[in-house]
Amino acid sequence: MIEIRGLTKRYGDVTAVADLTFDVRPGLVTGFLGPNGAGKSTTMRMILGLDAPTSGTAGVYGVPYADLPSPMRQVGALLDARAGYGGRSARTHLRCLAAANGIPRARVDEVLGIVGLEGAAGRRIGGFSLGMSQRLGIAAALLGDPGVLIFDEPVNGLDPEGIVWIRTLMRDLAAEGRTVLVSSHLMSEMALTADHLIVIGRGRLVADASLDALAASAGTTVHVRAADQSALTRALTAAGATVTPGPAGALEVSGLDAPAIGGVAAARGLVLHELTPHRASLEETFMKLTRDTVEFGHQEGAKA
Ligand SMILES: Nc1ncnc2c1ncn2[C@@H]1O[C@H](COP(=O)(O)OP(=O)(O)OP(=O)(O)O)[C@@H](O)[C@H]1O
Repeated sequence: MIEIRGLTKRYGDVTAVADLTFDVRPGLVTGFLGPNGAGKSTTMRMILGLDAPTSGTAGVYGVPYADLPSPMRQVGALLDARAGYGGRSARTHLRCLAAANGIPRARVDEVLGIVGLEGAAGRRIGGFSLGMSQRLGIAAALLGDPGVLIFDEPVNGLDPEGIVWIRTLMRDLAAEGRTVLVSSHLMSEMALTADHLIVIGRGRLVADASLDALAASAGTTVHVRAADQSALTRALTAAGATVTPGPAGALEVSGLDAPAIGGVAAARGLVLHELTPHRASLEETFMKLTRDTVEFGHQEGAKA
């Protein structure tokens, strides 16, 4: 369980995280979703005690990370897969971590097996591909067999096989009853992985809902094309609908369903060329939720 209460982080004039409050529950994969620069990494760093909140609290099992009696056995994290000791072998790296945290040596070979790195255990980390580094980072996170796992953009830069592997691993870890928090800026990725979503934009919470609830809440609009779009826009607006430009020259109409729109058009003698009900995809819902929060042109390409 992770409990975030009124969590705020300011860097000078920049408010990276603004009054966030949410829980991350065990037994689920919780997606932590937001556009670039939304404050996901900063929030995760505060959960892990790597950054101090300006105000508010981030608790794991009810206490700040720094107060956990044996942090590696309680929380595992993958923040930056490239952070490592290039000259060491994967096995030596994990053995050092285990020794420093009172974890039995035998666990090192267990986690190397879980992440599929047995064959590369003796190789220098410096020569690892990004996918291998991700696997090693996850091995380190799993070393203490923790109940809470935090992954920051774990699929970034991975090939399709690596992506499927990480998705499956996260689902398995949650199925074992662990708390799994995983960040992403891609709704398409989270739609395939997460049970629950925390969506943030510019550091603020914009949604805290199950994937199913978010999908169900997606609004339905109607795409309409008419011989005289201006006349139809006036007629629909007068009937109480909201009309905005839609895809490929169509009008996107909300507030009236397709039969009602057809009725308005018929009453005015307006010819329709298309009348298509459209349920917003999760991707569109995410874009709408965060539309006003995206920092345009900011941080693009900041991550590999
Ligand atoms: N050490 C820092 N000093 C100053 N500003 C920072 C610092 N760390 C983060 N920020 C700012 O805080 C905001 C949130 O950044 P953060 O990295 O947490 O976002 P993110 O959601 O993880 O984004 P991304 O998906 O691009 O990694 C950004 O505006 C960023 O520039």
